[in-house]
Amino acid sequence: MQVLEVQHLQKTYRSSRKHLTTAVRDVSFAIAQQEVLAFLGPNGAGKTTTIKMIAGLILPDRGEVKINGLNPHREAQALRSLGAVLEGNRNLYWRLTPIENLEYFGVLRGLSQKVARQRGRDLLERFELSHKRRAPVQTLSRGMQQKLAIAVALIHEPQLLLLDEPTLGLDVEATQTVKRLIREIASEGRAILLTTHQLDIAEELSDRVAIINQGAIVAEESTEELIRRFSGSAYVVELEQEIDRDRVSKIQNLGAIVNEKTILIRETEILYEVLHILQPLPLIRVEKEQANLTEVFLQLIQNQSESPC
Ligand SMILES: Nc1ncnc2c1ncn2[C@@H]1O[C@H](COP(=O)(O)OP(=O)(O)OP(=O)(O)O)[C@@H](O)[C@H]1O
Repeated sequence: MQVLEVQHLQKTYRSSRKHLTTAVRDVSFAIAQQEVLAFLGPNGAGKTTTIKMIAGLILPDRGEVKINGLNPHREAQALRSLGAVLEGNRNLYWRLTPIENLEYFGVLRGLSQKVARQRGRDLLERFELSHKRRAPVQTLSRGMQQKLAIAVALIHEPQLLLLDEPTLGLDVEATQTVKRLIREIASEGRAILLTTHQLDIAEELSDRVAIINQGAIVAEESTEELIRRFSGSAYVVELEQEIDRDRVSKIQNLGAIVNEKTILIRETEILYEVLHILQPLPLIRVEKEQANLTEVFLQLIQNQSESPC
């Protein structure tokens, strides 16, 4: 089931009488339960504007947002299904403690104080923050504040979670923890919209990606398929030691490229012949040449800026 549906969104800002900026021209995508969608794009592409329209903060000029079938601009109860951590961790009160924040936002979201307190305690335990529950938020580390910001966004058990740069500025360990939590939250049945400029994190976490450039979606598909589509069909063979001259010339005669300990095979039908020649030399890896999300992203953005408007 689709939790979020975004259809043909459009938004133009008017900064002065004459000056108009079309931030979002045509944006459509959907996110199903249990899915993490990475919403990616270069600076100024229109991500924040789109997210603000999804969160009901900006009215689109055209198009429609539906959260669990409800339009947040017309039906306020749509926002009950939404949790968001936007612009860092500004959804927290810094002088309050974690449990006070959780209780406060729980009540604000319509929970009774008792339920908010109980859920708050459960979330603190799950996010490994129980030991800090009585410390003012401003004394917590950045990683702890980030975890708390996500916990606060989950207090009313929303179906859709918007996360903007959830791992920015975190150390390796805190990044691992936040990544694990994001996957866990999705597997509970929630839909997650993740925006980040950290493309390695997007690649690791997302089931699908939507790439926006100059206000329009240029790709929207499964992360795995997108990467496969951009990956070559060549194979790379890597050996532990440099290959002797005799083998190098035999392999080159077959049409493969040899560079010290690495062989690039573009004609895949010769792969086993090459491996036969290499026997019994120890191999480190035999792999299909694989693109990554960063390369795919750059190619898509570049192709678009080169194509005529
Ligand atoms: N309130 C505003 N008034 C006028 N123009 C705006 C306003 N907000 C954004 N813009 C313009 O709209 C375009 C898209 O901005 P937006 O913030 O949505 O991009 P973004 O993809 O979130 O960028 P970034 O990755 O840098 O945060 C930009 O050209 C920006 O200057």
